[in-house]
Amino acid sequence: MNLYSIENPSFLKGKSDEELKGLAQDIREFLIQSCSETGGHIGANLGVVELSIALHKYFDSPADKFLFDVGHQAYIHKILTGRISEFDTLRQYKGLCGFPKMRESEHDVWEAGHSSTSLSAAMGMAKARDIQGGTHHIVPVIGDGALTGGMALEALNHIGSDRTNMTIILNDNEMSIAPNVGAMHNMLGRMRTNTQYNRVKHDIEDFINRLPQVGSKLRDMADRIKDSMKYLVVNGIFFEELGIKYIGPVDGHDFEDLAQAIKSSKDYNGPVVVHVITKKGKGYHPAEADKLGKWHGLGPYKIDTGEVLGSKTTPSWSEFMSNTILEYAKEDRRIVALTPAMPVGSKLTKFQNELPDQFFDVGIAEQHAVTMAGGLAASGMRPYLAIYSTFLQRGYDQLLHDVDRQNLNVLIGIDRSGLVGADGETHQGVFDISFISPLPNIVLMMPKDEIEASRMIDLSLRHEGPAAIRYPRGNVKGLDMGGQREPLKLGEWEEVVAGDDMAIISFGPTLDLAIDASAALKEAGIDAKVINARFIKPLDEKMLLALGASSMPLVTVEESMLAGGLGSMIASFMADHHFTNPVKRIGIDNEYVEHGDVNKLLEDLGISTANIILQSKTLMEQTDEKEVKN
Ligand SMILES: Cc1ncc(C[n+]2csc(CCOP(=O)(O)OP(=O)(O)O)c2C)c(N)n1
Ligand SMILES: CC(=O)[C@@H](O)[C@H](O)COP(=O)(O)O
Ligand SMILES: [Mg+2]
Repeated sequence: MNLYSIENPSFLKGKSDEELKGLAQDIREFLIQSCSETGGHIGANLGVVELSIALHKYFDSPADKFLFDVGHQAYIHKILTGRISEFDTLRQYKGLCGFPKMRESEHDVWEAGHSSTSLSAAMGMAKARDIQGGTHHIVPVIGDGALTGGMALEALNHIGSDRTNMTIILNDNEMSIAPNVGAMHNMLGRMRTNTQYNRVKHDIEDFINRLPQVGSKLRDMADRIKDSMKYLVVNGIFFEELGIKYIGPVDGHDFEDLAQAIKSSKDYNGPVVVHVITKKGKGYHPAEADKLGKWHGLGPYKIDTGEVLGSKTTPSWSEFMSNTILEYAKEDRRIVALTPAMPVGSKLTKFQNELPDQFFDVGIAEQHAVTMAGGLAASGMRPYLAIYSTFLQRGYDQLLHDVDRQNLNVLIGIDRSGLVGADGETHQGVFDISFISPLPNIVLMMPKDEIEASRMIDLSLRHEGPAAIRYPRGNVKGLDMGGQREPLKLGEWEEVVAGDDMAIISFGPTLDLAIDASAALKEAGIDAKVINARFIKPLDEKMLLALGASSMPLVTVEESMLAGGLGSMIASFMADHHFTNPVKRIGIDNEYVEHGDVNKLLEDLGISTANIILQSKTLMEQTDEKEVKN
């Protein structure tokens, strides 16, 4: 089939199962080829080809609402809704988003990126429908991994009690990014394999239906037998006891099985969960065979060998941080590592293999991870929680209420801090400074390189109280880690370039931009110093008081939100101390940053050497003019 002729899903209505199989094959071939060039979440999408086709065949989007949990598995949905021609721009600057995006299509009725939100949103849409007198279907599609997220369980609790109509598609491929973990996963495993209950239940129903004259007493007895059967086998009991009808397990690659299950779900009056069994990566051997999560989502690759292109020469920041912590943990059993379902992304698999008793993958459960770390620390342990900046947002109250307020010895490695690029606005790590800066106890740091990072880890593991080291998506500089290193002094910044006319203050990756800008400014006759504000919290008040006394203009630079960021904290400090230093803040001003190449995004945001130079010159001119006037 010419996939490029697809404008909307209506063409599916008349298709036979044989034709649908051909379509599935064409889509798989397209996805494998296209993602080999652009990268993307190929594994997750190859697993839901038949499922996505069946959903669009038997439901009527956009009248019926599809909500894709996480949303990384919506590529087929996008193809069937007429967007295939944009796939060459997938996850690129101003290109097709890797997740559902309302502005792209009327079929994208809910955006995601963070896990476990689909059921709550679906409940909202279902109740809106009920109040408005609608009759359309609400169809959240949630994976077995996303089902371990607390929000999903909160929603199930409500959906089951309310009994509103909803078809929950549970896409169970036994994988999160890595193999799925936890009791929910084990329970689903039993459901996957146990068809006994369904067979017997169908037999009883069949028997009852064949005896139209049977008296109500016999029917009641048969119903009681059927209901008691539930307690003899596991199948679906978890959902059924919540008030949600269970249909499954269903072969997620068999159109006949899918059709029967979806039709049954549509006919049922009340909430239904359709337990669909799929294979992540289906149809592409390297992805199908993947047990580690490499093919969940990745960059461009060679189709014939599965080799990922563009591998870097130095370790990733995640690898550096996790391996450094591992060395400390080998010497000190108090040090344990936690990850909320990201052992691969956080490069903790080495730690997991070498110190399994000191490692916890808690599933997609950031709230639980943060507070569990608090519990560990309250019991004398030294937990290291590796967590993406964007996903730490999910555990904010736990960070505030449980860890910081009790001043517990938790070390957080805030991974993917700053712009992440391809995943876009739901994943940029640019809010953590703003939501951590108000917390009274936690120390918040960002190293300029891996040597400084190792000094920060050393300080954190000796420090009494919570600490967080933020680091970017990407790779370390590859510096020589040999030799003795002075312990860092808590809260002490570093003057990396001297200068008397003005100061540029930055930290982490943008410190290099500041150093380059300073060199250009010196050539233009402006003697700009550069300060490494490696402690975002606490501020180096001694250095700020000296800067205040000098009244020199200040330019702050951060790959983070301006509101609540370092620049704002410095500007407030100057104002509170009645200093007159003019301050110009460079950072992200009140917007969500979409997907694209990080360098392009930084340029758009003015987080660049050129803009630091421009803003510095402007500030100096304004200062000079003011001095002339005075
Ligand atoms: C709150 C949150 N935590 C972690 C992630 C990272 N993440 C993206 S997809 C995924 C696994 C999802 O597993 P599942 O729901 O089973 O979907 P599958 O990829 O198997 O189709 C994880 C952990 C996220 N997107 N959101
Ligand atoms: C969809 C999702 O949330 C994850 O797959 C995320 O895209 C991983 O990001 P990294 O590629 O930075 O590990
Ligand atoms: Mg899964």
